[in-house]
Amino acid sequence: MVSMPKSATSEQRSPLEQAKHVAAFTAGEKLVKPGCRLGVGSGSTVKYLVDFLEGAFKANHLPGLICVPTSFMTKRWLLNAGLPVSDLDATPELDICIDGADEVDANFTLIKGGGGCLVQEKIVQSASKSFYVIADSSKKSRALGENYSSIPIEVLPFGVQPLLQTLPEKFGGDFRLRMAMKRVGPVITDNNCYIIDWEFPKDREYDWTTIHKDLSLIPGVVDTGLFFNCVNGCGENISKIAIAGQMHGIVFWESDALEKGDLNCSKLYTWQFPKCSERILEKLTSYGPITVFPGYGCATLSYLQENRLLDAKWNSCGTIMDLFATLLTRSSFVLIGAQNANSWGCARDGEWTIPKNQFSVKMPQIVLDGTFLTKTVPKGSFSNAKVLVPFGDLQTAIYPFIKDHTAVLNIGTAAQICCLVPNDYRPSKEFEYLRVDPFNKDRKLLLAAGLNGGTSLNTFLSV
Ligand SMILES: O=C[C@H](O)[C@H](O)[C@H](O)COP(=O)(O)O
Repeated sequence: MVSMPKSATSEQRSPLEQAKHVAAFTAGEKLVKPGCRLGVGSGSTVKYLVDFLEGAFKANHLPGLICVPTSFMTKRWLLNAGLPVSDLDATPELDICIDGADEVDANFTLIKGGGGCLVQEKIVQSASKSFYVIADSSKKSRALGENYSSIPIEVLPFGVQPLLQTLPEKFGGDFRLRMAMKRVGPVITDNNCYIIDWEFPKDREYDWTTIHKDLSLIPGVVDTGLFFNCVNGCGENISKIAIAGQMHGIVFWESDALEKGDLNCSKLYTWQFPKCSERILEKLTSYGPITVFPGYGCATLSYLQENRLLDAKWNSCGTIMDLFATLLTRSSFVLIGAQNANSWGCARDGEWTIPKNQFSVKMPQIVLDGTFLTKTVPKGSFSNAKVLVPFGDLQTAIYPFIKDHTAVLNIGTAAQICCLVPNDYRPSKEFEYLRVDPFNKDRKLLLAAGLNGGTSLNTFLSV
C-alpha cells in the first residue's frame, strides 16, 4: 500500500472525488509494475493516478517506470511529480495505458475528449499492449448518451465551417463548435485543432464502430472521442464478494458442467417444500443434535432420493447461495458455511452427523463462516475477486456492518444488496433509486432492495 502525497485527504474529498481516487489507486496498485512502460491518460481521474505513481516511485516500488503522457497537462503533472517522462519517439511500444473516460457503456465502448484530449490519447492507447480505464460509477451506463450527451470530434480548423453545415444532415442531432471559457474563440487542442461536440439523437440505437468509421472518413475530421478495446473489468473496485440468503433450502447440480459454466441443475427446493415422511424425519433427528423438519435440506434430499426424483447427473448439492458462489468461481468442489449446514438439520461442530454415503450426491464440505472459496472469479467485471463461502440470512444482517467495503448479496425471497457508506454519501443521479438509511454516527446504510433471487443472480452473473 502506498500513501498518497499532496492532494486532499479522504476526509476532505467529496464522494465523487473519493471514487476517482479509489479507481485510480486500485488500478495503479493492480496494474503498474516495476519497469512498466506506461501510457498516462488525461483528466481529473488520471491526476489521482499520477499521485499514486508519485508515491510509489518515491518509495522505490516502481524502479524502471517510464511514463508517456497523452497531453500537455499530464506531462506537466508527471514532471512536477518527479516521474520519468518519455514520448512515443523514444518509447514507441508501451506495456499498458491507463486513462479516464466521460462515459463507459455496457460493451466497454467509451466517450472521451470531454477535457479536449482524444487524438493523442488514442495514439498512446494504440501503442500500448493493453488499455485500462479508470472511472467512477457515474460514468457507467448501459448505452452511450445516458450520462454524457455528446461525442467530441477533433477537427482541423481549416474545414470547420463546411463540417458544421454538412454533419447534421448526415448524422442528425446538433454539432457545436466547443468555445473556450477564458478566451474569446474556440477551444484549441494540444494538436492546434478544434473540437466539435455532436449532441446525438437519443431515440435510436447506434453501431458505434460504424459511426466512428464514417466520421473518420470525412475530410477535416482528425478523430472521434469514441474509444474501443478497453480491457473489461480492470477498473472495478470489487475484490471480495459476500453472498447470503435464505437457509434450509437445497438445490442439485452437475459439477463438471458447472465448472465449464453450464448450469445443469434442479429447481430450488426451499424451506417451504412440504414433502417428507415422519419416518425419514425421525431417522434424521435421531442422528442429532437438531430436530429435523420438512423443508430442511437433509429432509428434502432424503425424500427425493427415496422417491428416485434426483437426476443421475446431479452429483453436487448446496444452498442456492452455494450454487451461485460455485458458479461464479467455476468450482467443482462445494464448501458450505457452518450456519447453512446446520440449517439442513444434520450437522454439528463442522461435521455432518448422518452416516457417510447415506446420499447419492456428494455432501458439501462444512467450513467456518468467513472462509473464502479456493477459486476466485475467473472473468467479467469482478474477475479475480475472492468469494466468501455463503452466509445464511442471519449473518447477512451483521457481516457488512463489521467489514468495511463489503456488500452482501442476499438471495432470499426479497433479496437486498447493502453496504455501509460514509455519512455524507449521496447516490449519483443514475443511482437515485437506492435508499440511504441511517446507521450510526459515522456511517449510513446504502440499500438496493426489491430484487428477487433470480434477478439478482442473473444481473450479477451478466456483469
Ligand atoms: O478529454 C479528456 C479525457 O478524455 C478524459 O480522460 C475524460 O474527459 C475524463 O476526464 P475526468 O477524469 O476528468 O472525468
